[in-house]
Amino acid sequence: MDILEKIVADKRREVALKKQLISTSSLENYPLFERESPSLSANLRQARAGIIAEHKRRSPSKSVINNGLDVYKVAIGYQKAGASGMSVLTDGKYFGGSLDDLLLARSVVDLPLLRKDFTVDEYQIIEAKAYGADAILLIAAVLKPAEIRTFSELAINLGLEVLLEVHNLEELNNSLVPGIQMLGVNNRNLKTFEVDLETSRQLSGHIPDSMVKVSESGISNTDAILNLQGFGYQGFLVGEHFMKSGDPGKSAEEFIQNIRG
Ligand SMILES: O=P(O)(O)OC[C@@H](O)[C@@H](O)c1c[nH]c2ccccc12
Repeated sequence: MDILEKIVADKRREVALKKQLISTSSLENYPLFERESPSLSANLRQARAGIIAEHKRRSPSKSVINNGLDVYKVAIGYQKAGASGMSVLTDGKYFGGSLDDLLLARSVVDLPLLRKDFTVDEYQIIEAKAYGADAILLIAAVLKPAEIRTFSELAINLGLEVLLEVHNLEELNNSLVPGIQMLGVNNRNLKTFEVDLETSRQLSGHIPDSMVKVSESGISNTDAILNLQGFGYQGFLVGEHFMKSGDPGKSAEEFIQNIRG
């Protein structure tokens, strides 16, 4: 079993249990369920530097990145820095996140929020909406094409945007569904943790023009952004580089100012 298979197996167990604790109909009655979501994809298109700044305490590849921060302070810092959106890891076991992190971020910023998790069930999409997300992540490596279709339809019906994540051409060609707003190329192979920005460059020409192109992972300097912009990327998901600094908001601010020149 590779790490991705392990994460997904644990996630299925977690979701099965949660379903017994809180029904989808009660999630649909949460006050945030009625909230109108701002558009992450529109923000990325308009930005000079479309940064999606991530809150990530730890990861299977790096273990602890930064455990000592308050998510709401990080969210305020990212918004002030001029990020186009914020990604909040909500997986507990492998990334040290939670739905409470999403809620806390939601309580302090208007910035579009991406719920970053391993979506394996429609339940998690309803949950994302109930906890204040504006967009969800669907990972092609863990879903069948039919699931990508039904999950993205549900998300879009709820007013959530979808970031579809791929790592190679086969995943890209097999998982495109009309209506999905953003295509993320993960430069990190989730099975081996190897990171190579070349992945984004190689796949860029195969992404339909209707989708906002997002490059994810391993981005630690603004030269990389300028280079990827040349390949048509408008969104950049940056986690570790900001989180490992003592002040992620300040780190994001310097980064974004540097791109704006
Ligand atoms: O910390 P980095 O290397 O800047 O990467 C951020 C983000 O791309 C990464 O956390 C990520 C991309 N896809 C994922 C899927 C699940 C969990 C995490 C991720």
